[in-house]
Amino acid sequence: MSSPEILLNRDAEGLVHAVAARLITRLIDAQVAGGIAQVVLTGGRVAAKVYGAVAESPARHAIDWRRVEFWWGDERFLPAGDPERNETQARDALLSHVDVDPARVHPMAADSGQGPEAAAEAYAAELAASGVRTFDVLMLGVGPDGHVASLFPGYPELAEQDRWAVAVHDSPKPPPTRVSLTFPTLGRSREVWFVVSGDDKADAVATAVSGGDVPAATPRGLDRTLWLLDDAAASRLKSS
Ligand SMILES: O=C1O[C@H](COP(=O)(O)O)[C@@H](O)[C@H](O)[C@H]1O
Repeated sequence: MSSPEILLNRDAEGLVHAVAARLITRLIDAQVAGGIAQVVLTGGRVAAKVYGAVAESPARHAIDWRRVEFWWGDERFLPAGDPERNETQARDALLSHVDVDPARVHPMAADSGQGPEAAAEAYAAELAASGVRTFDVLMLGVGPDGHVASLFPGYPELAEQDRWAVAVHDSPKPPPTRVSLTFPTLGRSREVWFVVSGDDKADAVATAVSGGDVPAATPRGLDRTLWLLDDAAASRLKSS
């Protein structure tokens, strides 16, 4: 299990471009090492900008996009195509601009009346059937309350140790119904990247990095745990 490393950028724009460049390099390295790069995407505002920056980067052509397998760490349980779905954001910003193999894109199910429990079970089954044991990179946003994926402070899903994915009800952040990977599943990642911008997240970042009582303190990469921050998000970290 790796210790947190802090990587600072002056502002949100610098952060977005630094993470985009790092993601491109990570995917190339993973393909060189293992053939298929396994990436877990997050939702949220910064992530969408990172995906857009990747799509616009000339370096994107160095990736064999048909050999990238896309997973999601969580999903807002909404009908297919809803603009608030993490899947929709990633498709609009990146996946529809590069030559992905549709069979390697694994969104969590949209709300079609089956319920989030069934969606979570289906996702766990899809992950199991894929045979993927470790992810090369897991991207995570962090909420001002310290949530990651859709694992919120005080919620019972934090304690889940057996299931790979769970339904989340009454989320404090809209929409109220979600599906999330659990901590044991998130922990199957070689590299965990927390990508965080803005001073509204600064307290959560400081608490998580110091190992305090927020969900973001838990996920650690098998090889590396990176906190990719702008100066505002890092403003409450104690200098050491
Ligand atoms: O709802 C969600 O929000 C978080 C963070 O989003 P942000 O806009 O504050 O950056 C995100 O990590 C999560 O995947 C998403 O479902």
